[in-house]
Amino acid sequence: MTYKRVFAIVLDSVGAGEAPDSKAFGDDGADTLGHVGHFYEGKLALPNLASLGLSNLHATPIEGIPVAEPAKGAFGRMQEISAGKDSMDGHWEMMGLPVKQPLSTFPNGFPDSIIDKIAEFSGRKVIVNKPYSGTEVIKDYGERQMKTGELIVYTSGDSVLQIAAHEDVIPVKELYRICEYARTLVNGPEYTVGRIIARPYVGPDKDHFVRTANRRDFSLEPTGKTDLDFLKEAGFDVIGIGKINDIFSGHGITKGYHNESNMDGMDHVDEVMKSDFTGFCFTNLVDFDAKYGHRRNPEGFGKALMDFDKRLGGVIANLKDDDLLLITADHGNDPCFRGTDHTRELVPLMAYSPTMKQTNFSLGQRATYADLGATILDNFNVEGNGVGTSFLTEIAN
Ligand SMILES: O=P(O)(O)O[C@H]1O[C@H](CO)[C@@H](O)[C@H]1O
Ligand SMILES: [Mn+2]
Ligand SMILES: [Mn+2]
Repeated sequence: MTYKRVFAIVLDSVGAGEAPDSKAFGDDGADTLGHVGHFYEGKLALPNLASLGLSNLHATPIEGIPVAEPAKGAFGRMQEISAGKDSMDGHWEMMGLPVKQPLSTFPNGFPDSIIDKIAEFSGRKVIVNKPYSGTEVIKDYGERQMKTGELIVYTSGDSVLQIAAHEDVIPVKELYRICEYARTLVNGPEYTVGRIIARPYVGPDKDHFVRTANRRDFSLEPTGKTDLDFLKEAGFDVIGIGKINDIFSGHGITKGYHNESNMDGMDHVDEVMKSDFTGFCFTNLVDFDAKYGHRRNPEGFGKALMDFDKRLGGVIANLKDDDLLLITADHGNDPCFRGTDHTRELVPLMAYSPTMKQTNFSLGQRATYADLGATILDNFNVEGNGVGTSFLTEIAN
Protein backbone atom coordinates (compact mmCIF):
# COMPACT_ATOMS: atom_id res chain seq x y z
CA MET A 1 0.00 0.00 0.00
CA THR A 2 1.43 3.38 -1.03
CA TYR A 3 -1.16 5.66 0.54
CA LYS A 4 -3.33 4.65 3.50
CA ARG A 5 -6.16 7.04 2.62
CA VAL A 6 -7.14 8.26 -0.83
CA PHE A 7 -9.53 11.20 -1.16
CA ALA A 8 -11.11 11.89 -4.55
CA ILE A 9 -13.22 15.00 -4.94
CA VAL A 10 -15.44 15.26 -8.01
CA LEU A 11 -16.30 18.86 -8.86
CA ASP A 12 -19.54 17.97 -10.62
CA SER A 13 -19.55 19.38 -14.16
CA VAL A 14 -16.28 21.34 -13.93
CA GLY A 15 -15.02 20.50 -17.43
CA ALA A 16 -11.57 21.46 -18.66
CA GLY A 17 -12.14 22.06 -22.35
CA GLU A 18 -13.10 20.44 -25.60
CA ALA A 19 -12.64 16.67 -25.95
CA PRO A 20 -11.77 14.91 -29.21
CA ASP A 21 -15.43 13.80 -29.47
CA SER A 22 -17.11 17.05 -28.32
CA LYS A 23 -18.35 17.73 -31.83
CA ALA A 24 -20.25 14.43 -31.98
CA PHE A 25 -22.24 15.70 -28.98
CA GLY A 26 -22.83 19.11 -30.51
CA ASP A 27 -20.50 20.53 -27.88
CA ASP A 28 -17.52 21.72 -29.89
CA GLY A 29 -16.16 24.87 -28.34
CA ALA A 30 -17.43 24.06 -24.83
CA ASP A 31 -14.93 24.84 -22.08
CA THR A 32 -16.41 25.19 -18.61
CA LEU A 33 -13.32 26.38 -16.73
CA GLY A 34 -11.97 28.46 -19.60
CA HIS A 35 -15.23 30.32 -20.10
CA VAL A 36 -15.87 30.92 -16.41
CA GLY A 37 -12.33 32.36 -16.19
CA HIS A 38 -13.01 34.55 -19.21
CA PHE A 39 -16.32 35.73 -17.75
CA TYR A 40 -14.51 36.88 -14.60
CA GLU A 41 -11.97 38.88 -16.64
CA GLY A 42 -9.03 37.86 -14.50
CA LYS A 43 -10.85 38.08 -11.17
CA LEU A 44 -11.49 34.40 -10.62
CA ALA A 45 -9.35 33.77 -7.53
CA LEU A 46 -8.55 30.08 -7.11
CA PRO A 47 -5.14 30.09 -5.41
CA ASN A 48 -5.32 26.54 -4.08
CA LEU A 49 -6.54 24.92 -7.29
CA ALA A 50 -3.94 27.03 -9.11
CA SER A 51 -1.19 25.69 -6.84
CA LEU A 52 -2.20 22.15 -7.83
CA GLY A 53 -1.85 23.01 -11.52
CA LEU A 54 -5.35 24.03 -12.65
CA SER A 55 -4.01 26.39 -15.31
CA ASN A 56 -1.12 24.06 -16.14
CA LEU A 57 -3.53 21.32 -17.18
CA HIS A 58 -5.72 23.54 -19.37
CA ALA A 59 -4.91 23.90 -23.09
CA THR A 60 -4.08 27.56 -22.55
CA PRO A 61 -3.85 29.24 -19.13
CA ILE A 62 -7.27 30.03 -17.63
CA GLU A 63 -7.79 33.79 -17.35
CA GLY A 64 -6.91 34.96 -13.85
CA ILE A 65 -5.42 31.61 -12.80
CA PRO A 66 -1.62 31.71 -12.83
CA VAL A 67 0.26 28.73 -14.17
CA ALA A 68 1.91 27.19 -11.10
CA GLU A 69 5.66 27.20 -11.38
CA PRO A 70 6.11 24.75 -9.86
CA ALA A 71 2.80 22.94 -9.35
CA LYS A 72 2.55 21.17 -5.98
CA GLY A 73 1.75 17.80 -7.50
CA ALA A 74 0.77 16.14 -10.77
CA PHE A 75 -1.84 17.41 -13.19
CA GLY A 76 -3.50 16.36 -16.42
CA ARG A 77 -6.86 15.81 -18.07
CA MET A 78 -9.00 12.74 -18.63
CA GLN A 79 -11.17 11.82 -21.60
CA GLU A 80 -14.52 10.07 -21.27
CA ILE A 81 -15.20 6.91 -23.28
CA SER A 82 -18.76 6.35 -22.05
CA ALA A 83 -21.58 6.75 -24.54
CA GLY A 84 -23.27 9.51 -22.51
CA LYS A 85 -22.19 12.64 -20.68
CA ASP A 86 -24.26 12.32 -17.53
CA SER A 87 -23.03 12.01 -13.94
CA MET A 88 -23.72 8.30 -13.79
CA ASP A 89 -21.66 7.55 -16.90
CA GLY A 90 -18.82 9.71 -15.58
CA HIS A 91 -18.69 8.26 -12.08
CA TRP A 92 -19.12 4.65 -13.18
CA GLU A 93 -16.33 5.13 -15.71
CA MET A 94 -14.03 6.60 -13.02
CA MET A 95 -14.65 3.38 -11.11
CA GLY A 96 -13.82 1.09 -14.02
CA LEU A 97 -17.27 0.62 -15.53
CA PRO A 98 -17.65 2.80 -18.63
CA VAL A 99 -21.22 2.88 -19.96
CA LYS A 100 -20.69 1.52 -23.46
CA GLN A 101 -24.30 1.16 -24.62
CA PRO A 102 -26.11 4.47 -25.03
CA LEU A 103 -28.94 4.74 -22.50
CA SER A 104 -32.45 5.77 -23.54
CA THR A 105 -33.15 9.45 -24.02
CA PHE A 106 -36.52 11.04 -24.70
CA PRO A 107 -36.29 14.24 -26.73
CA ASN A 108 -40.05 14.01 -27.39
CA GLY A 109 -41.07 12.91 -23.92
CA PHE A 110 -41.73 9.47 -22.45
CA PRO A 111 -44.05 7.02 -24.20
CA ASP A 112 -47.59 6.48 -22.90
CA SER A 113 -46.63 2.99 -21.77
CA ILE A 114 -44.43 4.57 -19.08
CA ILE A 115 -46.48 7.68 -18.29
CA ASP A 116 -49.78 5.77 -17.94
CA LYS A 117 -48.23 3.36 -15.45
CA ILE A 118 -46.81 6.19 -13.34
CA ALA A 119 -50.24 7.87 -13.35
CA GLU A 120 -51.97 4.65 -12.39
CA PHE A 121 -49.51 3.82 -9.61
CA SER A 122 -49.58 7.31 -8.12
CA GLY A 123 -53.23 8.08 -8.70
CA ARG A 124 -52.06 11.43 -10.07
CA LYS A 125 -52.17 12.86 -13.56
CA VAL A 126 -48.80 13.39 -15.26
CA ILE A 127 -48.12 16.75 -16.89
CA VAL A 128 -45.33 18.37 -18.98
CA ASN A 129 -43.50 15.21 -20.13
CA LYS A 130 -40.79 16.82 -22.24
CA PRO A 131 -37.24 18.17 -21.92
CA TYR A 132 -37.23 21.19 -19.62
CA SER A 133 -34.96 23.07 -17.25
CA GLY A 134 -35.85 21.99 -13.71
CA THR A 135 -36.08 25.50 -12.32
CA GLU A 136 -38.16 26.74 -15.26
CA VAL A 137 -40.54 23.83 -15.10
CA ILE A 138 -41.55 24.61 -11.52
CA LYS A 139 -41.89 28.30 -12.38
CA ASP A 140 -44.20 27.40 -15.25
CA TYR A 141 -46.18 24.54 -13.70
CA GLY A 142 -45.64 24.69 -9.92
CA GLU A 143 -48.68 26.82 -9.11
CA ARG A 144 -50.83 24.52 -11.18
CA GLN A 145 -49.43 21.54 -9.31
CA MET A 146 -50.28 23.20 -5.99
CA LYS A 147 -53.91 23.32 -7.10
CA THR A 148 -54.21 19.95 -8.83
CA GLY A 149 -51.64 17.64 -7.25
CA GLU A 150 -50.50 16.54 -10.69
CA LEU A 151 -47.02 15.11 -11.24
CA ILE A 152 -44.51 17.24 -13.15
CA VAL A 153 -42.45 14.79 -15.19
CA TYR A 154 -39.62 16.11 -17.36
CA THR A 155 -36.32 15.09 -18.89
CA SER A 156 -33.19 16.62 -20.50
CA GLY A 157 -30.57 15.63 -23.05
CA ASP A 158 -29.46 13.02 -20.51
CA SER A 159 -31.00 9.69 -19.76
CA VAL A 160 -33.06 10.99 -16.86
CA LEU A 161 -36.69 10.89 -15.79
CA GLN A 162 -37.24 13.69 -13.29
CA ILE A 163 -40.30 14.24 -11.14
CA ALA A 164 -40.80 17.65 -9.55
CA ALA A 165 -43.22 17.91 -6.65
CA HIS A 166 -44.08 20.61 -4.13
CA GLU A 167 -43.28 19.16 -0.71
CA ASP A 168 -46.58 20.39 0.78
CA VAL A 169 -48.64 18.87 -2.03
CA ILE A 170 -46.87 15.59 -2.61
CA PRO A 171 -44.92 14.60 0.52
CA VAL A 172 -41.28 13.69 -0.08
CA LYS A 173 -41.81 10.09 1.03
CA GLU A 174 -44.63 9.66 -1.48
CA LEU A 175 -42.49 11.22 -4.20
CA TYR A 176 -39.69 8.74 -3.42
CA ARG A 177 -42.15 5.85 -3.63
CA ILE A 178 -43.32 7.03 -7.04
CA CYS A 179 -39.71 7.39 -8.19
CA GLU A 180 -38.87 3.91 -6.94
CA TYR A 181 -41.80 2.59 -8.92
CA ALA A 182 -40.78 4.55 -12.04
CA ARG A 183 -37.32 3.02 -11.62
CA THR A 184 -38.78 -0.47 -12.10
CA LEU A 185 -40.29 0.55 -15.45
CA VAL A 186 -37.06 1.56 -17.14
CA ASN A 187 -34.44 -1.03 -16.21
CA GLY A 188 -34.43 -2.48 -19.75
CA PRO A 189 -34.62 -4.18 -22.11
CA GLU A 190 -36.99 -1.83 -23.95
CA TYR A 191 -36.04 1.36 -22.12
CA THR A 192 -32.96 1.75 -19.97
CA VAL A 193 -32.85 5.04 -18.14
CA GLY A 194 -29.77 6.16 -16.20
CA ARG A 195 -31.52 7.97 -13.39
CA ILE A 196 -34.93 8.73 -11.96
CA ILE A 197 -34.52 11.98 -10.03
CA ALA A 198 -36.89 13.18 -7.31
CA ARG A 199 -37.01 16.97 -7.42
CA PRO A 200 -38.90 18.30 -4.39
CA TYR A 201 -39.34 22.03 -3.97
CA VAL A 202 -41.01 24.46 -1.58
CA GLY A 203 -42.27 28.04 -1.65
CA PRO A 204 -45.48 30.05 -1.84
CA ASP A 205 -45.57 31.00 -5.52
CA LYS A 206 -43.74 30.83 -8.81
CA ASP A 207 -41.38 33.66 -8.00
CA HIS A 208 -40.32 32.04 -4.74
CA PHE A 209 -40.14 28.31 -5.45
CA VAL A 210 -36.84 26.74 -4.40
CA ARG A 211 -35.69 23.18 -4.85
CA THR A 212 -34.67 21.46 -1.62
CA ALA A 213 -31.80 19.21 -0.62
CA ASN A 214 -34.30 16.32 -0.57
CA ARG A 215 -33.40 15.68 -4.20
CA ARG A 216 -32.71 12.00 -4.63
CA ASP A 217 -31.26 10.05 -7.55
CA PHE A 218 -32.46 6.52 -8.22
CA SER A 219 -29.77 5.15 -10.53
CA LEU A 220 -29.67 2.07 -12.62
CA GLU A 221 -28.02 -0.71 -10.63
CA PRO A 222 -24.39 -0.90 -11.78
CA THR A 223 -24.27 -3.43 -14.61
CA GLY A 224 -21.14 -5.05 -13.23
CA LYS A 225 -18.63 -4.71 -10.45
CA THR A 226 -17.02 -1.33 -9.97
CA ASP A 227 -13.74 -0.50 -8.27
CA LEU A 228 -15.79 0.39 -5.20
CA ASP A 229 -16.99 -3.22 -4.98
CA PHE A 230 -13.45 -4.55 -5.39
CA LEU A 231 -12.19 -2.28 -2.62
CA LYS A 232 -15.02 -3.13 -0.26
CA GLU A 233 -14.65 -6.86 -0.87
CA ALA A 234 -10.94 -6.58 -0.09
CA GLY A 235 -11.88 -5.15 3.30
CA PHE A 236 -11.14 -1.47 2.75
CA ASP A 237 -13.31 1.41 3.90
CA VAL A 238 -15.22 3.03 1.05
CA ILE A 239 -16.81 6.31 2.12
CA GLY A 240 -19.22 8.11 -0.20
CA ILE A 241 -19.98 11.81 0.29
CA GLY A 242 -22.85 13.49 -1.59
CA LYS A 243 -24.68 11.72 -4.37
CA ILE A 244 -22.01 8.97 -4.65
CA ASN A 245 -24.21 6.57 -2.71
CA ASP A 246 -27.15 7.25 -5.07
CA ILE A 247 -25.04 6.97 -8.21
CA PHE A 248 -23.83 3.49 -7.27
CA SER A 249 -27.14 2.47 -5.67
CA GLY A 250 -25.17 1.89 -2.48
CA HIS A 251 -22.98 -0.81 -4.06
CA GLY A 252 -19.41 -0.98 -2.79
CA ILE A 253 -19.92 1.71 -0.17
CA THR A 254 -19.30 1.11 3.53
CA LYS A 255 -20.47 4.51 4.74
CA GLY A 256 -22.43 7.27 3.02
CA TYR A 257 -23.09 10.94 3.78
CA HIS A 258 -25.84 13.01 2.15
CA ASN A 259 -24.88 16.62 1.31
CA GLU A 260 -27.12 19.65 1.75
CA SER A 261 -24.75 21.76 -0.34
CA ASN A 262 -21.13 21.99 -1.48
CA MET A 263 -20.10 23.54 1.84
CA ASP A 264 -21.91 20.82 3.77
CA GLY A 265 -20.06 18.32 1.58
CA MET A 266 -16.75 19.92 2.51
CA ASP A 267 -17.76 19.74 6.19
CA HIS A 268 -18.16 16.00 5.66
CA VAL A 269 -14.75 15.81 3.99
CA ASP A 270 -13.20 17.61 6.97
CA GLU A 271 -14.96 15.24 9.37
CA VAL A 272 -13.82 12.14 7.48
CA MET A 273 -10.27 13.51 7.30
CA LYS A 274 -10.21 13.67 11.09
CA SER A 275 -11.22 10.01 11.36
CA ASP A 276 -8.90 7.06 11.13
CA PHE A 277 -9.66 4.78 8.21
CA THR A 278 -7.88 2.81 5.55
CA GLY A 279 -9.31 3.07 2.09
CA PHE A 280 -11.07 5.44 -0.22
CA CYS A 281 -13.22 8.51 0.38
CA PHE A 282 -15.17 9.52 -2.75
CA THR A 283 -16.87 12.93 -2.72
CA ASN A 284 -19.23 14.58 -5.20
CA LEU A 285 -19.99 18.30 -5.01
CA VAL A 286 -23.07 18.88 -7.13
CA ASP A 287 -23.83 22.60 -6.72
CA PHE A 288 -21.57 23.63 -9.62
CA ASP A 289 -23.82 21.57 -11.87
CA ALA A 290 -27.32 21.82 -10.44
CA LYS A 291 -27.25 25.42 -9.24
CA TYR A 292 -25.07 27.10 -11.86
CA GLY A 293 -24.11 24.95 -14.87
CA HIS A 294 -27.63 23.94 -15.92
CA ARG A 295 -28.79 27.45 -15.06
CA ARG A 296 -26.13 28.91 -17.38
CA ASN A 297 -24.96 31.19 -14.59
CA PRO A 298 -21.20 31.79 -14.97
CA GLU A 299 -21.09 34.26 -12.11
CA GLY A 300 -22.56 31.78 -9.63
CA PHE A 301 -20.35 29.05 -11.05
CA GLY A 302 -17.21 31.09 -10.44
CA LYS A 303 -18.33 32.04 -6.95
CA ALA A 304 -18.93 28.36 -6.14
CA LEU A 305 -15.43 27.56 -7.40
CA MET A 306 -13.96 30.28 -5.18
CA ASP A 307 -15.90 29.00 -2.16
CA PHE A 308 -14.62 25.52 -2.84
CA ASP A 309 -11.09 26.77 -3.26
CA LYS A 310 -11.13 28.31 0.22
CA ARG A 311 -12.14 24.98 1.71
CA LEU A 312 -9.55 23.18 -0.40
CA GLY A 313 -6.88 25.21 1.40
CA GLY A 314 -7.91 23.52 4.66
CA VAL A 315 -7.92 20.07 3.06
CA ILE A 316 -4.41 20.53 1.66
CA ALA A 317 -3.16 21.73 5.05
CA ASN A 318 -4.67 18.72 6.83
CA LEU A 319 -3.37 16.03 4.49
CA LYS A 320 -1.24 13.47 6.30
CA ASP A 321 1.97 12.11 4.81
CA ASP A 322 0.25 8.92 3.70
CA ASP A 323 -2.84 10.64 2.27
CA LEU A 324 -3.40 11.14 -1.44
CA LEU A 325 -5.75 13.80 -2.80
CA LEU A 326 -7.26 13.50 -6.28
CA ILE A 327 -9.46 16.19 -7.82
CA THR A 328 -11.47 15.72 -11.00
CA ALA A 329 -14.92 16.16 -12.60
CA ASP A 330 -17.53 13.91 -14.20
CA HIS A 331 -18.38 15.96 -17.35
CA GLY A 332 -18.63 19.58 -18.40
CA ASN A 333 -21.55 22.00 -18.02
CA ASP A 334 -20.27 25.18 -19.59
CA PRO A 335 -22.41 28.01 -18.18
CA CYS A 336 -21.60 30.14 -21.22
CA PHE A 337 -22.72 27.51 -23.75
CA ARG A 338 -26.06 27.29 -25.56
CA GLY A 339 -28.88 25.18 -24.10
CA THR A 340 -28.97 23.90 -20.53
CA ASP A 341 -27.41 20.45 -20.92
CA HIS A 342 -24.09 18.96 -19.85
CA THR A 343 -21.22 19.52 -22.26
CA ARG A 344 -18.86 16.80 -23.46
CA GLU A 345 -15.41 17.90 -22.31
CA LEU A 346 -12.14 16.66 -20.98
CA VAL A 347 -12.06 16.82 -17.19
CA PRO A 348 -9.27 18.08 -14.93
CA LEU A 349 -7.07 15.71 -12.99
CA MET A 350 -4.93 16.85 -10.08
CA ALA A 351 -3.04 14.54 -7.74
CA TYR A 352 -1.23 15.62 -4.62
CA SER A 353 0.29 14.18 -1.48
CA PRO A 354 2.68 16.00 0.85
CA THR A 355 5.13 13.12 0.39
CA MET A 356 4.95 12.44 -3.33
CA LYS A 357 8.45 12.13 -4.81
CA GLN A 358 7.93 13.77 -8.14
CA THR A 359 6.04 17.07 -8.36
CA ASN A 360 5.25 19.66 -11.02
CA PHE A 361 4.67 17.25 -13.88
CA SER A 362 1.96 16.35 -16.32
CA LEU A 363 0.10 13.05 -16.34
CA GLY A 364 -0.95 13.93 -19.87
CA GLN A 365 -4.34 13.31 -21.41
CA ARG A 366 -5.64 10.06 -19.97
CA ALA A 367 -7.54 7.88 -22.43
CA THR A 368 -10.36 7.12 -19.97
CA TYR A 369 -11.63 8.30 -16.59
CA ALA A 370 -11.09 4.68 -15.49
CA ASP A 371 -7.40 5.52 -14.95
CA LEU A 372 -8.51 7.14 -11.69
CA GLY A 373 -10.00 3.97 -10.23
CA ALA A 374 -7.20 1.82 -11.67
CA THR A 375 -4.71 3.98 -9.75
CA ILE A 376 -6.69 3.64 -6.52
CA LEU A 377 -6.92 -0.16 -6.86
CA ASP A 378 -3.22 -0.32 -7.63
CA ASN A 379 -2.54 1.74 -4.51
CA PHE A 380 -4.34 -0.84 -2.35
CA ASN A 381 -3.01 -3.86 -4.31
CA VAL A 382 -6.54 -4.84 -5.24
CA GLU A 383 -7.30 -6.65 -8.47
CA GLY A 384 -10.03 -5.05 -10.62
CA ASN A 385 -11.57 -5.72 -14.00
CA GLY A 386 -8.54 -4.45 -15.92
CA VAL A 387 -10.15 -1.30 -17.34
CA GLY A 388 -7.95 1.79 -17.11
CA THR A 389 -4.24 2.37 -16.63
CA SER A 390 -2.80 3.15 -13.23
CA PHE A 391 -0.58 6.19 -12.83
CA LEU A 392 0.42 5.23 -9.30
CA THR A 393 4.15 4.88 -10.02
CA GLU A 394 4.28 8.44 -11.30
CA ILE A 395 2.68 9.85 -8.16
CA ALA A 396 4.18 7.50 -5.58
CA ASN A 397 5.93 8.67 -2.41
O1 LIG B 1 -32.68 21.15 -14.96
P1 LIG B 1 -32.45 20.25 -13.80
O2 LIG B 1 -33.68 19.83 -13.10
O3 LIG B 1 -31.41 20.82 -12.83
O4 LIG B 1 -31.91 18.90 -14.39
C1 LIG B 1 -30.61 18.65 -14.78
O5 LIG B 1 -30.10 17.71 -13.90
C2 LIG B 1 -29.94 16.47 -14.53
C3 LIG B 1 -28.86 15.74 -13.84
O6 LIG B 1 -27.65 16.46 -13.86
C4 LIG B 1 -29.65 16.84 -15.95
O7 LIG B 1 -29.90 15.79 -16.81
C5 LIG B 1 -30.55 18.02 -16.15
O8 LIG B 1 -31.81 17.57 -16.53
MN1 LIG C 1 -22.67 15.40 -12.87
MN1 LIG D 1 -26.23 17.83 -14.27
